[in-house]
Amino acid sequence: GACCSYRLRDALHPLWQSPLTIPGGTRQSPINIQWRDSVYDPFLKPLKISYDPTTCLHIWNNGYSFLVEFDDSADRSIIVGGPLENQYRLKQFHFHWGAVNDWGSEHTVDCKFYPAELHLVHWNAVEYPSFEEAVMEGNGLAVIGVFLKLGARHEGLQTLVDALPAVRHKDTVIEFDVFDPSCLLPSCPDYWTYAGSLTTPPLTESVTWIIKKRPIEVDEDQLEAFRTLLFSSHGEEERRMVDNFRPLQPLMDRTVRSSFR
Ligand SMILES: CC[C@H](C)CCC(=O)Nc1ccc(S(N)(=O)=O)cc1
Ligand SMILES: [Zn+2]
Repeated sequence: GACCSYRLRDALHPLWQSPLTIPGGTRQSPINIQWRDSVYDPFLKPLKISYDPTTCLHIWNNGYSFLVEFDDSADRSIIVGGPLENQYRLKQFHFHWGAVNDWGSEHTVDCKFYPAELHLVHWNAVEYPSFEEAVMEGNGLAVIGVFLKLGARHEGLQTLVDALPAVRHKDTVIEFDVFDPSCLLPSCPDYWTYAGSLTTPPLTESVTWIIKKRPIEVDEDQLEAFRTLLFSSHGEEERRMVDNFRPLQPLMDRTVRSSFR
């Protein structure tokens, strides 16, 4: 492959104790986005994002990452347009990061890792009755990926960072009642899009990925705060939550489209 061999892909990965690519998987994520191989699609619409900050519910550590979850019982925080046929409801967002700044993102661009990656997870409530059902359908989910790069302190992220000590251990949760995730999006509208999968079990091939071209900037202290979280529960031997990203998966018979020339 472009920047790594996939032989290892079929090996067991310590984090998930399950085959990295599901048998017969043809659209697994994450992937390397080779900029020059992406195809500009003039028919791609602008992505329209409207989040209601009061739909925010809580932050919790699920043992893979920390998640900020939203009330998705109505169409109050939604995305529409872009590559999507329907509107999708925001369910949660979370991050993936490295032990050091040299890696941490799940997707790469021209084989370059970013130190972290944000995923905003949405589901197709037009066609499916629940998130759990949408997870099993080819057009069930839409995940916006935003790269984080080392730079200026991000004031919007800081409110999340300040809450992290309260969710240090797996299965801890705190109430978090107002947060506007649009503050975590870059102002540039450009994105790549491709058909992929969840990057943690159940690894279902149900995700339309929308990867923003431009990263947001966060500072070293904010990345370090992510690294103070634990995979382990209270009372267990402490295991630092770092390197919670899945290895790159083969592109196979897929084209990455760009919304920009
Ligand atoms: C029974 C299935 C369960 C309900 C699914 C729970 C869930 O939300 N999983 C999930 C979500 C997003 C990603 S990612 N990293 O954005 O690809 C990975 C896994
Ligand atoms: Zn993710």
